[in-house]
Amino acid sequence: MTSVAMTIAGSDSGGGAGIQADLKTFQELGAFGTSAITAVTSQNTLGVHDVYALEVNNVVSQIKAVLDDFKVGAIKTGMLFSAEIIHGVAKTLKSYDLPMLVIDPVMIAKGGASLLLNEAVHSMKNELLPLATIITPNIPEAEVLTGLTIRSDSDVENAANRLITMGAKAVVLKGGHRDTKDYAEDLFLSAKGERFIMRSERIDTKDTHGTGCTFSAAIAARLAQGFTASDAVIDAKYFIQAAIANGLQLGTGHGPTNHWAYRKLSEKARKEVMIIE
Ligand SMILES: Nc1ncnc2c1ncn2[C@@H]1O[C@H](COP(=O)(O)OP(=O)(O)OP(=O)(O)O)[C@@H](O)[C@H]1O
Ligand SMILES: Cc1ncc(CO)c(N)n1
Repeated sequence: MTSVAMTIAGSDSGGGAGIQADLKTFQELGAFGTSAITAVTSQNTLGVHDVYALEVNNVVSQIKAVLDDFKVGAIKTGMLFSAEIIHGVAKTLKSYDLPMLVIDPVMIAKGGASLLLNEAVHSMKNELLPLATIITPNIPEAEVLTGLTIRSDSDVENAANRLITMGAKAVVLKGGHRDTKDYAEDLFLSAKGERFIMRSERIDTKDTHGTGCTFSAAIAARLAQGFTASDAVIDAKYFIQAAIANGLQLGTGHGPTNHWAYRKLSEKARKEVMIIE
């Protein structure tokens, strides 16, 4: 049976992040991709030039159209933009037998543009976060959600624990934004007490546009296919490692990653990632 995954996110005209990155990732991992678009961004590797948010009713009707017809195994959320959209998404998802949910709490694009209004953080924390099978914040997002400052390894542990206390069943706290020069490492922690670190060599590249979107989409694809949460995040780390290490040098700013690298290079990526229990 073909597994179905869904993304609820914004469109990136540049194709490296958002809905476009999610659908490419689903496809590469063999999950059938469906979507609900929350906002249309005019975007390229240099930045976000315009944001047009859709009406909440339209976002909700896209979600319903998919969930009323398909057996969706896992959903990921990306750019949700406003408190109204978050409220509509959370309320709609709760009215279904909830599939597994990966929340990528997208806030700010690499060039600095806001993809989540400040007033929407409250709704993200209180309405959506408690529905998460896995939440995947980067460091600045985890700081906003927890109110903690994250510098040291123990800050990372504390913030991940706080996110579990706030209601997420599991957390991957991504280390892409930390000042670790030689490696990029992500902490996985679950409410059941599973804990490990995924460490890879830090790749010296400016082409990291959409890394978070791609990573969370890979987790959703694997959850839809029946992987456990920990196996799903590890495979997603291999996927993003292959995608960053084999960049495409497209555009003149922060270019996209290579979504099809994993197809041929998954064994190589496995060797480049250390799982530290
Ligand atoms: N230079 C790098 N080398 C290796 N891995 C990286 C690098 N940058 C990010 N990663 C990995 O990519 C994944 C995404 O992390 P990151 O913290 O960049 O997400 P993000 O900021 O949400 O991304 P974006 O906002 O661009 O979508 C993580 O697994 C992280 O460790
Ligand atoms: C639409 C969209 N979603 C997420 C991100 C974060 O990478 C982005 N730049 N654009």
